[in-house]
Amino acid sequence: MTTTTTTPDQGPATTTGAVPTVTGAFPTVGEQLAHVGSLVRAARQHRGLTQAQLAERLGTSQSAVHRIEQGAQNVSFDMLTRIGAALDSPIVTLGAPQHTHLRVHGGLQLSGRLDVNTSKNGAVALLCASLLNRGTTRLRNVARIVEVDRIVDVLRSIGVRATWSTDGRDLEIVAPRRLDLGGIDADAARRTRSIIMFLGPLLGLEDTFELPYAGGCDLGTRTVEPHMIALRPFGLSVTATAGNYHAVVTDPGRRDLTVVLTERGDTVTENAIMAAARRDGVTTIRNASPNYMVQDLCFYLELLGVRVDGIGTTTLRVHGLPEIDADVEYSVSEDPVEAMSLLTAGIVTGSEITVGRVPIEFMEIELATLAEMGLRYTLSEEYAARNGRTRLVDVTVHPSELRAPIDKIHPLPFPGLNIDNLPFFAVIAACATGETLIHDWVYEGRAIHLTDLTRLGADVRLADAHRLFVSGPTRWSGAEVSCPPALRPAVVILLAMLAAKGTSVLRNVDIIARGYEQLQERLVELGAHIETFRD
Ligand SMILES: CC(=O)N[C@H]1[C@@H](OP(=O)(O)OP(=O)(O)OC[C@H]2O[C@@H](n3ccc(=O)[nH]c3=O)[C@H](O)[C@@H]2O)O[C@H](CO)[C@@H](O)[C@@H]1O
Ligand SMILES: C=C(OP(=O)(O)O)C(=O)O
Repeated sequence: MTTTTTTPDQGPATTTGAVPTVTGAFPTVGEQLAHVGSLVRAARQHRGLTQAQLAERLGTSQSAVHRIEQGAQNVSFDMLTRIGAALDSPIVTLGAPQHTHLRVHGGLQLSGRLDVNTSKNGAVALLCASLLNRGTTRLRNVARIVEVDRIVDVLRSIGVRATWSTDGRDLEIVAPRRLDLGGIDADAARRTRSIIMFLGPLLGLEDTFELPYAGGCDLGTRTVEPHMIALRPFGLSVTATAGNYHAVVTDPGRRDLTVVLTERGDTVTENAIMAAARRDGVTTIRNASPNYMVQDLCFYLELLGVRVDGIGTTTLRVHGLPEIDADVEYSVSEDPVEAMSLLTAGIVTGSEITVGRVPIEFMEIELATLAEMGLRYTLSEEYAARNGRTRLVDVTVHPSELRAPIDKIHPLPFPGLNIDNLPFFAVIAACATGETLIHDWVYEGRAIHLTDLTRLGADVRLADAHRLFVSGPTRWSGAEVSCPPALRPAVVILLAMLAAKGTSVLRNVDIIARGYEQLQERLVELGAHIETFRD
């Protein structure tokens, strides 16, 4: 693997803003370019990125970034917007903040093949777990999504060296002997819920530390109490004040521990596993989630020399190592939720498309449910993912007459219908004949966002915040909709727009980049007509 070799050149924190008003003569083009260049440089340094790292995020060369910062290159508005997105900070603001919108010309059949990318949830767990390793971790095929960028920003801010390969696919991570937790990028941390997964690795490294509160999508209240309960047996106690968790760690006084999780949650399981990994002893974790991201984490830990018994089951035994120092390379596994998203694009447009590299163990119940709804699909032979462990297939969906299922559709912790795949059944049910009950018992607020489907002609009624009745088939019609502030519902509305004849506009779609890499561009590869525009 070739990697860029530069290290972050930290500079003074400077804020970005509008191109300044200049008194006297109107500034020349050269003066304006120089000013824009200095804004880009300041925003980049504020993020702790090198020119090479920003260039990677933009898909351009380091010398191009250098010229922009010197004011020696004309910069298009499009490029400025991309720089703003890459740095999570708008460079030029004229009036209201700039957002990205999509114009969708729907009602077209799609065709062709798309491969599933690696998962957001696996990547963030592995990034947090890399804190456990003194050696070099190479994560291969990491999804280039905003959620990953945020955790990478947080890691860099505490002194971790995180370097993208020149092709931008692999990430090399080396944690320092001593983390600089005082320097943590609280802004990036507060934008992601995954920051909560720093607790597990950190409690084996520090006696006291502080972390900013976890944030994330608007899905209603999401408690972190199960994490506190799970980590208490490891000696962690946490108080929360003034936007921060204050953590104190004491020795639990026993070598071997048994931890019983009160919820079979994914990140809570990952936290318990990471806390167990650096202990000199065996930790038994009961009611563990066996879901895909947890498996990714366990496969990585095994490479580090940490034995984990029971991977893929609800009882894990983690044989911890007090010192972990290994140079390892791990390929993140494919994302079942992206698989579901892409398959839904084919299903709701009545198309024949092939979705390659589907992690079938994590899609079986979804496909069985779709078969009950009349979906015709074919599966290829199984083959191994790059991690050598996850089983993949290619799934081809064929145009089908869909009918509502007799029973309600509801999610469960794995093995069950994936909670993050449930929203896609709303748009699929809207294409089916009859009434479907979708029961999202999990999130307090996610189902509510799906009522935006009515804007496109669907008959979607909330019985309460958790139960959604969807009656179809829908005569879809184009409409303008503001993107819901939640990742999966946002994609569901976009996919409904692909089904709707005529032109639709989805406003402010920035949230989609949190979990999907170039989704609209990849849908265009299948024949979708989607244009991106800005205010
Ligand atoms: C980074 C990451 O990996 N995120 C995933 C992870 O988030 P994460 O692990 O953070 O999920 P939460 O802990 O927020 O759990 C999601 C919801 O499920 C409820 N719950 C969960 C398990 C259980 O046995 N009982 C129960 O009631 C929780 O109270 C909460 O309301 O898991 C969620 C549920 O699969 C997924 O939507 C997220 O994409
Ligand atoms: C809810 C989700 O993720 P997160 O835990 O990152 O908010 C999701 O991926 O749909």
